[in-house]
Amino acid sequence: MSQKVAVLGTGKIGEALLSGMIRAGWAPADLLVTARRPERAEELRGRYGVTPVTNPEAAKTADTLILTVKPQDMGTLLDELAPHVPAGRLVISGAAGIPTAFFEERLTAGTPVVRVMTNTPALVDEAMSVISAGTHATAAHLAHAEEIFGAVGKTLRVPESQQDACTALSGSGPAYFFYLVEAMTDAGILLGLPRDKAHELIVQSAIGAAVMLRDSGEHPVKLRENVTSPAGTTINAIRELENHGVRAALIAALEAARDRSRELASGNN
Ligand SMILES: NC(=O)C1=CN([C@@H]2O[C@H](COP(=O)(O)OP(=O)(O)OC[C@H]3O[C@@H](n4cnc5c(N)ncnc54)[C@H](OP(=O)(O)O)[C@@H]3O)[C@@H](O)[C@H]2O)C=CC1
Ligand SMILES: O=C(O)[C@@H]1CCC=N1
Repeated sequence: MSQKVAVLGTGKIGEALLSGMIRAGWAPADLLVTARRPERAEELRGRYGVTPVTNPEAAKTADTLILTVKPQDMGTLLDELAPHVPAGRLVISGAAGIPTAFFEERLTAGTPVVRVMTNTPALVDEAMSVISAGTHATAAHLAHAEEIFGAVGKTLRVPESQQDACTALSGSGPAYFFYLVEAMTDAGILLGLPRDKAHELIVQSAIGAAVMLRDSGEHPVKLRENVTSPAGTTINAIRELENHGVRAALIAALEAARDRSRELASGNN
């Protein structure tokens, strides 16, 4: 028997997940989507052959509900859903900050809830998704969540107490790398390179460094030291990064992201 999965609030993350599931072999006929705007629902139907439904229909029909609305919209969505979610439905939240208890308090007693923080590289099947069980989620529920999010990249189980930190590191993580590429491209302009050339050099350097980090098994310090020749160019750049407190800035930035994730916990701020 096929298992139906519904993505509720199919925006950027919901669509990234949906498209990855289809690339990984899920049958579009087993995938339901909900959207706030009818034209968005039709866009998803046209693009993927999935079936748009209302939130209550999704709750009644699908075996697994994946909620991918913004944290601030989660309370409203749950008000709409709660009367229609039968006991035993697996509910997966993809929202930043909101704890599994938030869902457990609003849904039928005993509802299994799994919290997942993924990231936008899901669009290219290179996501990092961290997965935590709520009170009533079993090993089988976690395995099912891993199967779904495994379609778009790596998964890792973490205690829910680490979710806000993971949101700061990997949920928001791609943005920091994009920001770095943007800033380094600006440096290329300052040094007199055309923007498109600077962009190409930086992007390929980023890809090369990322593959080495993933595949070499070497510590990042060793990889960085291999680039840093005595009395060479790199050490002069590193000294400036240290002088400008870039390491401390990154630590403070990720701490701020973690704190904001904690603030989102209520779903209405
Ligand atoms: N963007 C990212 O990098 C990441 C985001 N997340 C989390 O994923 C979630 C979604 O983020 P993102 O995809 O960026 O946001 P989007 O705004 O792109 O997607 C949310 C979608 O939900 C729709 N929506 C809101 N309320 C309802 C409702 N009641 N019924 C049906 N649809 C509804 C919105 O409709 P409308 O278009 O009309 O507003 C929108 O399309 C957030 O909780 C975020 O914390 C997690 C990891 C990474
Ligand atoms: O910025 C945000 O709140 C979301 C969650 C993680 C990445 N984007």
